Amino acid sequence: MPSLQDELLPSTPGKFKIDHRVSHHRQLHRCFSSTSTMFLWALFLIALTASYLSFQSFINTGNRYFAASWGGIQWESQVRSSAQIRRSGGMSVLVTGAAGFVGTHVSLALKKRGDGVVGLDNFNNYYDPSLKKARKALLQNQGVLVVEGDINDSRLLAKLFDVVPFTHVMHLAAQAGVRYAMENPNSYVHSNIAGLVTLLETCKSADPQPAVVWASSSSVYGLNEKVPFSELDVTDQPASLYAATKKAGEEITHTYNHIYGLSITGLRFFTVYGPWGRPDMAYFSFTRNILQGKPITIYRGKEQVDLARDFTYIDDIVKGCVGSLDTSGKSTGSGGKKKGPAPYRIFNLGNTSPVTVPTLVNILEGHLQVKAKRKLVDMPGNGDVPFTHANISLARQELGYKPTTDLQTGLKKFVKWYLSYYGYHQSKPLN
Ligand SMILES: O=C(O)[C@H]1O[C@H](OP(=O)(O)OP(=O)(O)OC[C@H]2O[C@@H](n3ccc(=O)[nH]c3=O)[C@H](O)[C@@H]2O)[C@H](O)[C@@H](O)[C@H]1O
Repeated sequence: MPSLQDELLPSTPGKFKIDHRVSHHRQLHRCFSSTSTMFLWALFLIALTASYLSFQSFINTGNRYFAASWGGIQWESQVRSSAQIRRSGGMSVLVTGAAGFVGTHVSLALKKRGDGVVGLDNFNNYYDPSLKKARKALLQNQGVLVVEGDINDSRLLAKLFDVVPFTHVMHLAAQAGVRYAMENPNSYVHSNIAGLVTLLETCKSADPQPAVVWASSSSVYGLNEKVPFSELDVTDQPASLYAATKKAGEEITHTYNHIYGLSITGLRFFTVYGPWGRPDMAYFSFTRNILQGKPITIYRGKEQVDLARDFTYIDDIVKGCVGSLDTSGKSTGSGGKKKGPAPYRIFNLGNTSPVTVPTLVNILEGHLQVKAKRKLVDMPGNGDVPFTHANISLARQELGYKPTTDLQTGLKKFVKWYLSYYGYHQSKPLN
């Protein structure tokens, strides 16, 4: 009876006597040949994967190189021209977040008085990027170039400093919004921590080092109850991750001042509002909903107490920013080394007269001549604080900061802009 082995081998009936040693040898040979085939296949697959990966990396590098919105002789000359100073004693300022609300206004003010301004903005989609593009167009009309790029891009930052020896950096790029931090915490770390450090690294290495003025926030006062809030108060009770990243920014900038001699001014903005504002903010989204006949949600604090904010009009904030740039003093370091002490300052930029949220809604109703559909709800535990109120004595003393626009007047200007920007036709003049 043929063995199973015999059956499996090719048979040449009657002619061929199977030698088991040969069979064993053949088996071994088969085994080896299938191993070597597998080996070859494995080699082939490895080679294929490697060439795919290197092709991908080539494509990525190529894309970065070819599709980058910056670089090249023409781009450099645009940057230089935008940074050109047109008044004696003027400054050349890199404005980060230039297509943002405050960034646009500050850039326009600086350009208007003859300073050189180059903007930087990543045009992210935290809110409608078309509004940012419209602000960019506005700036372009006034000769301000806004470079599209992220503050985390150290190559781009180094290039900008290579092309222009900026005297000042107005750092306004940030992930804003108090409540959004619960939805997307990493975006706050990305912009407000990592991006800030990348920017400061560039500034400390630049020669000459620029003076840095940057946007902190009233939210660093967190759950503090002593009012008005003073720069001398302890700020160690943030109520949101946003606030925590801004507080961290104050500490981070302090180390760069201490180690590298960078001149630093941190500005604690108090709920800034006005034309070209941020659609995620209450005054803006309330206006939109009121006009569209949709309900608005008004938060209320403990025991049904109304929330209040020290709403500050954009033109006042711009004056505070420009005053800070003008008085910043010089950074002292060079080649990444500190040569002596440099100024480190923090200022409140508020309005000093808090207004409750229901009063804000009353004012909007008056200007829009439409009744709001109010929905009152208890303040959710999402990072909000019950009130803010700035003590501005220090800013008044050091910067000559003096806010002049009350909420009634400022919202009238905002509503006028809103109606015209979004194409509403006014039948009657604003109240
Ligand atoms: O000073 C700051 O440092 C911050 O100011 C701003 O934060 P806030 O003061 O929270 O402004 P904003 O959202 O307009 O809410 C205003 C009021 O309306 C209430 N509010 C809000 C939304 C809503 O649907 N209902 C409501 O009652 C709400 O409870 C609050 O009482 C900036 O967004 C922030 O980026 C940062 O710069």
